[in-house]
Amino acid sequence: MSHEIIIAPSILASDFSRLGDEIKAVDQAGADWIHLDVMDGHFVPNLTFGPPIIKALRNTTDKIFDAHLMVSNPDVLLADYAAAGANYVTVHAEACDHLDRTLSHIRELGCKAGVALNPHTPAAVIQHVMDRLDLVLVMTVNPGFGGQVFIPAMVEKIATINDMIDGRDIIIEVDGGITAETAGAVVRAGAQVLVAGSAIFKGDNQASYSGNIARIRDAVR
Ligand SMILES: O=C(CO)[C@@H](O)[C@H](O)COP(=O)(O)O
Repeated sequence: MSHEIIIAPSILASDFSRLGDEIKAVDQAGADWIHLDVMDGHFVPNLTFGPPIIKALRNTTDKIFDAHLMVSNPDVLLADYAAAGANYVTVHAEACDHLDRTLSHIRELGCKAGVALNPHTPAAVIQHVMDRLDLVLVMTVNPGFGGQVFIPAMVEKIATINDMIDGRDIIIEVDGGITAETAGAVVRAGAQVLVAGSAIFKGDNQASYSGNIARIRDAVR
């Protein structure tokens, strides 16, 4: 647990009728990054938002915008995510025919490049792109919906990826079912960025986003 832990609330669990206010609220409550779940209704069976809404939200906070593209064929809109103000752009390995090219393109656009792995996708698929990666997102649920139950078998996968990183400047992010109860195991395995939707926006203490963020942070201190 030597790295500084980054808490990234997923606005998928927020009140979509007040997105800007929700981002400001978690910003003031101690969020480090804002996690943006982009879903296309094809790669995952759900639909959310894309570059125009991200652009509209960009002026609500100075925090890092962490865009997780759960989309087929992400290459077509990469420039739009960069222009909208995404700092990290993460694509799914399962959605890319030429993963190395896509990651290089993200960096050329001035963003940090991330790759996400569905629970069934082995860590080995990123071995050949370790030199062009800034972030690995280990999905700890099957993507598409908030409020799912954490898959414990992903802890070993996080540890495997942590070994593969072998001192490189790459951070591990986890997403899905992250709570004060599950955070310790993923951080011990090597995760540094904790995405949490339900635990922050719909947690035990809905009135206090700061309390919900603090619970997760305290659990991994
Ligand atoms: O990417 C996704 C879902 O596909 C996540 O970001 C979820 O939004 C996390 O939600 P919780 O499991 O924390 O409720």
